[in-house]
Amino acid sequence: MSSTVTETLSAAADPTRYGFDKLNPYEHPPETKADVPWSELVTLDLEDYARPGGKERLAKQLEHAVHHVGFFYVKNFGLSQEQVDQQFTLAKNFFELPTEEKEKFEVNYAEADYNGWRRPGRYLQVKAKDNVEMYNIAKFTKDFEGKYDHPDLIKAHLPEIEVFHRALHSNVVLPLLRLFAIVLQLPDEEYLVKQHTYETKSEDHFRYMLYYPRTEEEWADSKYGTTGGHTDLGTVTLLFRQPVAGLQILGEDGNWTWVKAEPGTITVNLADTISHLTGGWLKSSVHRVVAPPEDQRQYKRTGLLYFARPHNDTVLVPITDSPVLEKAGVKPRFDKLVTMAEWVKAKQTLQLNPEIAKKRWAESGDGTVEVLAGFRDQKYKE
Ligand SMILES: O=C(O)CCC(=O)C(=O)O
Ligand SMILES: [Fe+2]
Repeated sequence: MSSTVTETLSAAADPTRYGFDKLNPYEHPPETKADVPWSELVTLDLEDYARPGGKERLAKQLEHAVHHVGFFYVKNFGLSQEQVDQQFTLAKNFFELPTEEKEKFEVNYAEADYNGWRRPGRYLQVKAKDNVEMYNIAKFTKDFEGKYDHPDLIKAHLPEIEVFHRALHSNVVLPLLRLFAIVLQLPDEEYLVKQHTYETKSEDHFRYMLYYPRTEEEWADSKYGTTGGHTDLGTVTLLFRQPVAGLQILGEDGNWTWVKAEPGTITVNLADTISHLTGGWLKSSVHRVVAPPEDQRQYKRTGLLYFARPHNDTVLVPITDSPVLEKAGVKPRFDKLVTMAEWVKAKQTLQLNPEIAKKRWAESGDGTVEVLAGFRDQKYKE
């Protein structure tokens, strides 16, 4: 082996090369001074969860949010701001890697497998190429062991990423599922938890996300992002606080409001699967990411997200022993039995393959698309 190859190999294997003292630290951009209509969202203090009567208090606080809004904040989730900022730093340094390095880990779009690197500019947002880059990391369980390789930067930090992944699942996702069970008055508070255990195969993933700044012309060509209304596909999405505004929620009154970056919080939104499991009673919230206010347009917008999903073999029919759902008379949302694995594949195929999506959306001619077994997605108000 030549000495250059030996040196390269040992440098790559050396974890100290990627220590946080060697990386470019992420710095939170300043908050906007713009006067925009902010969403009014409740904040759950997860520290209250373990106190006597805490779960019941939090469930009460959630009742309106989960049925009518689909968005809320959580705070005190057991990870320090330093741990969170380290993840933002990893995201920043990952996205700064050369394309030739990142593309070794590129997503298998045709297989609708979103784990890995998703390059920007894959689809047209009206007339402008999208400005979003992502890196998705699967659960740290035996089902995914050895399945996805990572750049050395990420490999050097997999232990902290695993801690983060698992903490989000156990400190946030599972407690929320117990609160949802209380809201639904399920006899078994663990009902939803049993469909979302960490060790069982599911498509949960952790994501680094980057929105690149756009020129005024690109923003105009993309209609300032206003056509991007969507619902997420899983159970809940956790979105770490970052200061660049852009996320908007479609309210029941038909108006879009902006989500504010509240320090020390995670923004949570309910997604399609929890809606399928409750016949639409728990609300899969419609949201979009638009052009930031003018005083923030020059900044990159970095996201840290966790997407929670039930086990792949979960059948997506409404829960039968909830007095709340019974009273509401909810119905299944598919015209046959559908598993989570089938739902993920169907929706991700549309999300990851612009050519297929274009054709399928055009089929109906009425601005909707059949995702699977009679369930349709639609375009939302601009
Ligand atoms: O970046 C955000 O604020 C939200 C991203 C989002 O909606 C998504 O990735 O589904
Ligand atoms: Fe989303």
